[in-house]
Amino acid sequence: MVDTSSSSPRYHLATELVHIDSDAVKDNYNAASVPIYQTATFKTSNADGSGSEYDYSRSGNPTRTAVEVHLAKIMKAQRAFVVSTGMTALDVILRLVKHGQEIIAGDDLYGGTNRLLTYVSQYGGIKVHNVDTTSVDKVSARLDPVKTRLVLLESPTNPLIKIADIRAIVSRVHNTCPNALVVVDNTMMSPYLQNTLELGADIEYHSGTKYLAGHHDLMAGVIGCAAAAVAEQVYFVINASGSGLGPFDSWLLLRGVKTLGIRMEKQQSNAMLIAAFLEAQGFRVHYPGLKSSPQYELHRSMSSGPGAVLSFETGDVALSERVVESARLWGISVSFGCINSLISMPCKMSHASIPAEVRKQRHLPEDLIRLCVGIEHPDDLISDLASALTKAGVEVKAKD
Ligand SMILES: Cc1ncc(COP(=O)(O)O)c(C=O)c1O
Ligand SMILES: N[C@@H](CCSC[C@H](N)C(=O)O)C(=O)O
Repeated sequence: MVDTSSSSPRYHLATELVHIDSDAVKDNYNAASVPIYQTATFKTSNADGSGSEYDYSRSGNPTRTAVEVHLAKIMKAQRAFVVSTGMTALDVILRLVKHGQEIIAGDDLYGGTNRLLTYVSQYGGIKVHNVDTTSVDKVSARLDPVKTRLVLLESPTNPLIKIADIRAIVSRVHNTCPNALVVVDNTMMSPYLQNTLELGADIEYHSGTKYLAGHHDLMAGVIGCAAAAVAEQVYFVINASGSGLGPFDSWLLLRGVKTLGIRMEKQQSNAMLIAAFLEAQGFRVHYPGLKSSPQYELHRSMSSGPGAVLSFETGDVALSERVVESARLWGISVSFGCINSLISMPCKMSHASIPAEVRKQRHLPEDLIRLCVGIEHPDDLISDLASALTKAGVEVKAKD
């Protein structure tokens, strides 16, 4: 269990990210990098199985412990867990919801999240209400003091970058529904930019595949819990279902987390320039770092930055397709949060699993282009985007 009340000095988050607590894993050789304990099982000398900290890697592994202890510190969680993917993190959390209980979730959500929620509502006897989570009143209107078990938020949302007032929603939920947990998918921010447990959420989870890993070489999920009782239930599910992250991937994740601060600063400063460039071209740009964003102040009040994912509308699906296919430096790919920049049309890729009629009802524009900004030189990114727009037939305005 992590002692978050430790009297050790608090440093900036960028510093904390780099320094791993050397007490988290015992190492007889003072290795500078946490060793990879690539083992399924552990020996003990006692016939009753006692006397050893670990018995079997499904239940716990020292390399996994190292990254979990580190992430608990970064997320200011009572306890954190790492699992095989971001979707596994959500799947584990959904096991806390029983038949007959209800979930309130956003109407703009990652496509895979929508798919899993649709599955539990169709086959698990769990009602899911999809509402516009930018409105505290719309969320409140669905709260049921007895039935509501989870309120699931993305803020910013993927892909429309909409912001929820996490503090206000937490307060309404906790005042109205004693059994409900507020769960935030904080993937779009990473723990570097937004701490939702400090905003009052009960559980924060991430697709660790994105900013935390940072290099498109690893799938992982992270769950941080504010309370010990919830953490116990989460650990039970992870051990019982065998969803914990393997030793090598735990090591890779720990390595990625150390450089999260510097990567995010660069990705975000690039994203600011790109958002300004697109806005100057007259596109409707979704990005909370733009002063023109209606949710600029709200987002600023909860986070320390707008992140490195933005989306924009061209007004024409065929034009968007031409822009995406004309880019050279920007790879056409799903995912985000990594060092290289990506471009995609969510309705055709990451959100294609949401049926077209549902996308329409939820006002997800088919022409939307999503940009996931990396650490390249911003001039190269802007010039490649400008040339893709020109090739696609857009008259690009020169800088003033
Ligand atoms: C916001 C968000 N949450 C969760 C996930 C799921 O993560 P993973 O791909 O690691 O399962 C994704 C993307 O896949 C995502 O974009
Ligand atoms: N074929 C995959 C698509 C993954 S999308 C990954 C990421 N969350 C994103 O938003 O780009 C699937 O169906 O899950």
